[in-house]
Amino acid sequence: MTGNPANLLTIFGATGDLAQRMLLPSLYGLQRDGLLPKDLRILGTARSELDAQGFRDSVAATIEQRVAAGESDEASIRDLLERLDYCAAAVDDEASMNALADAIAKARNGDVVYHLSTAPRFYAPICEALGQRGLGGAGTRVLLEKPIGHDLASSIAINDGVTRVFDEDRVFRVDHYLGKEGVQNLISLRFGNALFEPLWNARHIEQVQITVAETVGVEGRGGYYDSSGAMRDMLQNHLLQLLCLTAMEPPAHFDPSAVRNEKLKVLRSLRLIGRNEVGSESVAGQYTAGAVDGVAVPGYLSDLGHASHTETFVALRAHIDNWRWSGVPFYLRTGKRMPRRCTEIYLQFRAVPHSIFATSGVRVEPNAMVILLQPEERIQLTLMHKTPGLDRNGLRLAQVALDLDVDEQFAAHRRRLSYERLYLDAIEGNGTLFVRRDETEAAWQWVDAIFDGWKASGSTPKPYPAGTWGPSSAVAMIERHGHSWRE
Ligand SMILES: NC(=O)C1=CN([C@@H]2O[C@H](COP(=O)(O)OP(=O)(O)OC[C@H]3O[C@@H](n4cnc5c(N)ncnc54)[C@H](OP(=O)(O)O)[C@@H]3O)[C@@H](O)[C@H]2O)C=CC1
Ligand SMILES: O=C1O[C@H](COP(=O)(O)O)[C@@H](O)[C@H](O)[C@H]1O
Repeated sequence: MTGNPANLLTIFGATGDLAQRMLLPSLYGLQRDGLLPKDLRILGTARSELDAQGFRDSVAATIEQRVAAGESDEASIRDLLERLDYCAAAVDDEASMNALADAIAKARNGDVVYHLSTAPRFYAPICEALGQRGLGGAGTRVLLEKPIGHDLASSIAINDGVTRVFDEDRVFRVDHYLGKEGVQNLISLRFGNALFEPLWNARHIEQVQITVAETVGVEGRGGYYDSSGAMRDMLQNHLLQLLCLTAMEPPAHFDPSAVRNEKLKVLRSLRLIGRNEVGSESVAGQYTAGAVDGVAVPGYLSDLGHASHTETFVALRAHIDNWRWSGVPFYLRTGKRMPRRCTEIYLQFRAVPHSIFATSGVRVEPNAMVILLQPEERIQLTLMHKTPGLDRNGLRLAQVALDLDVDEQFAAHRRRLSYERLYLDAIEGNGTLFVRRDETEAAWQWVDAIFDGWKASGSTPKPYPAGTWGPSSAVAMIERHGHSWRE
């Protein structure tokens, strides 16, 4: 643990999209279940000229709008609003930052968590401003949203600026996927069961696929997204974190150092996809007009309103060069405007070494494990099973699934928003589910090589109609290696 439980949470960017959609509803969820520390105050800040009452009114409206009807409770909303204050401040305006510093000093009565939910270019200036005003010392922690920069160099510059004020163990880099129940369950599944570990390696696993497919487009965030793209927005962080949790060695403890050391080893074992490999090992795509769920949607360029070569889809064939995973391809893909929302990890085991059913023409499919994280949580293990009956020519086999419906199994438990877990941990000072500097920089280093390769080849994203699984070259890429995407 770093420090003591915080009694002040200061949210920079408190009027922004993330705050409205995720942060404030999560704080409400914690309030409703009595999980916020009794004395916690929450100070919102942004440039918008609101007074405390104006901010509270906007938060009340957000919660009414965002929280499901059955979960909205007037007393809890009122209790949450009572914790809230607001101070308008622009990062580059001395006077308003002084006023904010006064408000923080006044509200502070112990540890402070600063959540920087702004564009990343403000992270270092905000930390510097806090440091100059004596608000960055012991007992303070800072949460940074992803992506940290747009490449290795810019991420180093941001991390340098932040750590000049906050020591690394007081920097909590958010990857909201780590706050998801299903993602944390990956750790439980792998290390809370003895069953899987002996099979979890190249000897038994043929291929792994990690898919994060979204049906949405850029949703009014085109300005940000166009400077980012699928690789920086999703792959550099969320998909690589899923890859790390799937592939890492067992940590000795469930604590920040042990878990993050193991994730880092995976990132550092990723084989470089450089100029010579990008053509065969990666595909970038951009959606054109099409239909998702039967509804016609415009293409990316129409969503954006101008020309662009930003990728809205990326697929890669990655390798982890270590003993456990030598020779096992990890296929990663993510995209917007896919046919359905789906986040899943698929592990295909090796085929039986010899089929005793071959002479009767029975095909024995390899076993597979599917860990579905979104939109529902499910774990399936596919097996070959005898089809009941009295077949003359031997046995008939069918592929069936042991199918755990996690939502049904734990129907009595409320599914938490990612930021509920992450806020509680940050308030407590537990960094296990946050990303360390060396992880984010190792991820950028790997991703930068791919960008370099794309740039050197002069290739541009391949078009794919909205509502499809990406460009046909993504299918060709995996099929060249004798595999196919799970759909
Ligand atoms: N939205 C999302 O789904 C996700 C976002 N993120 C990350 O979260 C962060 C915030 O994203 P998002 O909420 O979408 O961004 P928005 O653009 O919606 O919000 C930005 C916030 O910063 C404030 N702001 C802008 N300029 C200044 C300034 N000069 N001084 C002080 N405050 C300023 C804005 O308020 P005002 O205009 O009033 O100043 C607003 O509250 C980003 O780093 C993003 O990458 C990460 C995951 C998902
Ligand atoms: O970080 C981001 O994640 C969302 C997808 O998150 P999910 O929890 O809905 O899976 C994505 O839409 C957004 O572009 C990205 O910035």
